[in-house]
Amino acid sequence: MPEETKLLKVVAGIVLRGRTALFAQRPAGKSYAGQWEFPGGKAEPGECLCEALQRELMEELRIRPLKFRLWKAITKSYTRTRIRLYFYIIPEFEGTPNACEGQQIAWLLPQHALDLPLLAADVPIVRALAFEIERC
Ligand SMILES: Nc1nc2c([nH]c(=O)n2[C@@H]2O[C@H](COP(=O)(O)OP(=O)(O)OP(=O)(O)O)[C@@H](O)[C@H]2O)c(=O)[nH]1
Repeated sequence: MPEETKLLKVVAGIVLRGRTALFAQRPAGKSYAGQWEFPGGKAEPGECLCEALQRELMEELRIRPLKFRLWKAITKSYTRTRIRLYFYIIPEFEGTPNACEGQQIAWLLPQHALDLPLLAADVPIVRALAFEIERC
């Protein structure tokens, strides 16, 4: 890896309600605005992944995960950055999701979310989620 390549850690929360998951649309002004994703964001320096997950879900939705488990991790490479994305499944949470950043949010069956313009990295994750939810 070239020395200048940075590794950014990103957490994404797959918040479940029954057989649906909570999806969010990236608001205007952010990169990839208009595309859909799981709520989350970059871990801050010195922050562990769990802390980042809790902080992002509180900032974006005002919810607190009560149970969560790391489900999948993938790496995306750009010219000068690599992003390591950590997807957490959250079967229990406290609070009512509130779109605090002006983003649209929606509870969707994963197979219906595949009809939305999803972030490219999320497409295989959402496909796998449809199977995972059926298994539970
Ligand atoms: N939150 C989130 N980010 C994702 C997902 N999938 C995916 O490729 N990403 C990528 O991971 C990066 C997360 O950056 P972000 O802009 O959401 O992070 P952030 O909320 O900390 O943003 P900020 O830098 O504006 O404060 C983006 O490059 C985004 O495209 C996902 O499902 N959720």
